[in-house]
Amino acid sequence: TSVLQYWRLRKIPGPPAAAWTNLWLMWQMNRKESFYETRKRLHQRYGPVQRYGPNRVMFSDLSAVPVILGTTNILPKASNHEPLKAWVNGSEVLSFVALTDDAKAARLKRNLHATFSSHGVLGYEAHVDHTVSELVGHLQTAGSMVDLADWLSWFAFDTVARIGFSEDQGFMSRRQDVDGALEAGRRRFEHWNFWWTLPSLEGLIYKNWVARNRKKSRSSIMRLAMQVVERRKAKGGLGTHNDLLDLYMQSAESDPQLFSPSTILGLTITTMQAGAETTAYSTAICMFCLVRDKHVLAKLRAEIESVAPPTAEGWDLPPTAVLRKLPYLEACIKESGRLYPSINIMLERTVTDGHEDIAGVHVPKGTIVAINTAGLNTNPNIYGADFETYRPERWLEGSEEQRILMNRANLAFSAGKRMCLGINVAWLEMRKAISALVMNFEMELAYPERGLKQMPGIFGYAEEVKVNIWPRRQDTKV
Ligand code: HEM
Repeated sequence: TSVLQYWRLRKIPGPPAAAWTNLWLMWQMNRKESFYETRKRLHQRYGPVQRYGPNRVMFSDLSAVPVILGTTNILPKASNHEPLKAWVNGSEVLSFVALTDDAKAARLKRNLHATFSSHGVLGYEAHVDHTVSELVGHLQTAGSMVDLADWLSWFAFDTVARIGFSEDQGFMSRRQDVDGALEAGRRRFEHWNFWWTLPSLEGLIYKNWVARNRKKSRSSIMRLAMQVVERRKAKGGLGTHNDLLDLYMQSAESDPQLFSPSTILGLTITTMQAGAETTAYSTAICMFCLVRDKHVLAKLRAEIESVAPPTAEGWDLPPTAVLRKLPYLEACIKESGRLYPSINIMLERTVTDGHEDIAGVHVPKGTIVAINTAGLNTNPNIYGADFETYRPERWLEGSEEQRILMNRANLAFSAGKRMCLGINVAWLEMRKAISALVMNFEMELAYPERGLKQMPGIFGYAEEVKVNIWPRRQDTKV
């Protein structure tokens, strides 16, 4: 089979070892260099189409996006999501992200769409206001040097717990990971990172009959989700809270087969896993960029002040409807996501009948294909010659055509039918947390010489964002 696989894609350029074995990819994933950098190099060396495994092809060509991450006739998710799946007591616990049944994913999304829409998420704004104000309050007394990477992880977990099931997990108030939930989430990401290139071997080792039938889950997130669902039933169940768990339970009323108890449990887990650390990483990295670049920070503050000036009583966090109208704030977030993406998951799909021509290249049925987001994010034809610089202005200047191009190339939340369900929740949180931090505090990097250290692999979270921090002005509410 190796020779056959090699032969099928022999015309597509790439590292010679990658053409023969997936161990090349596994090795790349587990090196110190970030996989993002590796993909950037592949794009620079081999051009817009690169072979990165015996049966794997990546495109850094924008015209491949609607085919690979399409909205109609979509290519199914490839098996690289398998290591994310979990089994307890003989049944698979649904992970929305890893769900390979696209038809089921579409049905689930149809039921949840209105609540996760840009208008729908405003129903949860009060939860976010609560945790943002808690974050600001805690940072007043947290000391003169804080690690924003930690604080934003605690903030994001407390927020997702409120939106998800109206329960405060107290990460911020305890200033620590509670019951090892963050650690467990990271370990799960690390497991995925290590094994996604060899999902069959992972299945053999971790999803064999004995492992599948284990009675108890060792994951604290799963334990928490189970307790949350039980507590909700005890508290009267449906209609008692304004949160996602209530939405999932309401959906079960109209479609009990689709929203089975195990699906509700799986959705609760997914909300925590897909929604907490991802938002935390992106917010922390954006804060790093803002604190590092005083001009950008000053410009952002001026924009926020133009709609929400501090008063004699202090500074009040404006509603999202107001923050959404701030183009520079949006550009600051998009630009940090472009330059330092925190989610580097390969959005792999499998080529099916009738889709063998992608961006002018013939790719046989069964091949795993993906978009090389590193190649897109660093393409000078899309982002300009200074693409290595953090410059939010690029998202606002230039022709309409250029801006459309940049937005199409921005795959921070993926694209098409399987794009991030929580994108509007994430934007709501990021806009609010970043505005509150920059308006309430003065900050400087505690160790500017260290730069931004992102973890290698598919999750490029910031190892630390240590800042010296103090209240901005006496007349602001801090
Ligand atoms: C800045 C924060 C976030 C980023 C960058 C992000 C990014 C992504 C990406 C790239 C995917 C596609 C993953 C894949 O196909 O392998 C995804 C899927 C998903 N995300 Fe997010 N996400 C964020 C926040 C959230 C939040 C807050 C929630 C929920 C509250 C959420 C829920 C989901 C779900 C359910 C999926 C699976 C959708 C599907 O498979 O159809 N995400 N996200």
